[in-house]
Amino acid sequence: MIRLAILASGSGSNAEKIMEHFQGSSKAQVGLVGSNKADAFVLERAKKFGVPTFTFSRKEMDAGVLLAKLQEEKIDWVILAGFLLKIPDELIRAFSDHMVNIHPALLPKYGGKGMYGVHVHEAVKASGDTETGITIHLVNEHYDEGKIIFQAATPVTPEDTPDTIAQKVHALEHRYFPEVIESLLG
Ligand SMILES: Nc1nc2c(c(=O)[nH]1)N[C@@H](CN(C=O)c1ccc(C(=O)N[C@@H](CCC(=O)O)C(=O)O)cc1)CN2
Ligand SMILES: NCC(=O)N[C@@H]1O[C@H](COP(=O)([O-])[O-])[C@@H](O)[C@H]1O
Repeated sequence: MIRLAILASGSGSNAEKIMEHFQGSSKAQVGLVGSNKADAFVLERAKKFGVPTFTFSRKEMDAGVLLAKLQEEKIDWVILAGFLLKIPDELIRAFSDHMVNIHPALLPKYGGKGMYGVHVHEAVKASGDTETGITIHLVNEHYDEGKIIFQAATPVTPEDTPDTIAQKVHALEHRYFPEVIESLLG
């Protein structure tokens, strides 16, 4: 059984879709949900699915505490689903080509430091672009520069707001992220 860990910093709607997708699977299971925010709603969503949770600070992550927990739990893949801290190089190396992230835009546009959540959709709106979308990529030591695995697009109209853009992007994420993860597991 392949074991997945999901890292998230906020609401966790993507984490919920992933837990839903693998519930009862004979191929993989979500073995841990981790967050750097003790009050993140993703932790409540994990409890609903009976998935163990783990909270940690940036300092603890950088000191190796998260890596030790992932190894203790025999995690095979790490899924970043709205996780807002920079993953340290040691953790990247430990999960080389076994750590994926979802970004709410069509990289390489609108990526990098500061580009998370609604900030991304505000930048897309301000640009006048007529489309946006999602990117699922392997994680390397730089924000949003890992190998792109999957992208999907959706139109942006002049009537769209950052919030309506976010709704369209979330719909794509929920539709594709669980299946793309499964396709990576071999
Ligand atoms: N080593 C890597 N770590 C992370 C990556 C990555 O590709 N390589 N992806 C991010 C997820 N992400 C975009 O998809 C992203 C998340 C957060 C930020 C950002 O600017 N964060 C702020 C801090 C925000 C906070 O503390 O609440 C910052 O660094 O100043 C950019 C991109 C996850 N980790
Ligand atoms: N750059 C990272 C980033 O912005 N990630 C984004 O955070 C949201 C988390 O939503 P969720 O907590 O409901 O899954 C998602 O839209 C994800 O693409």
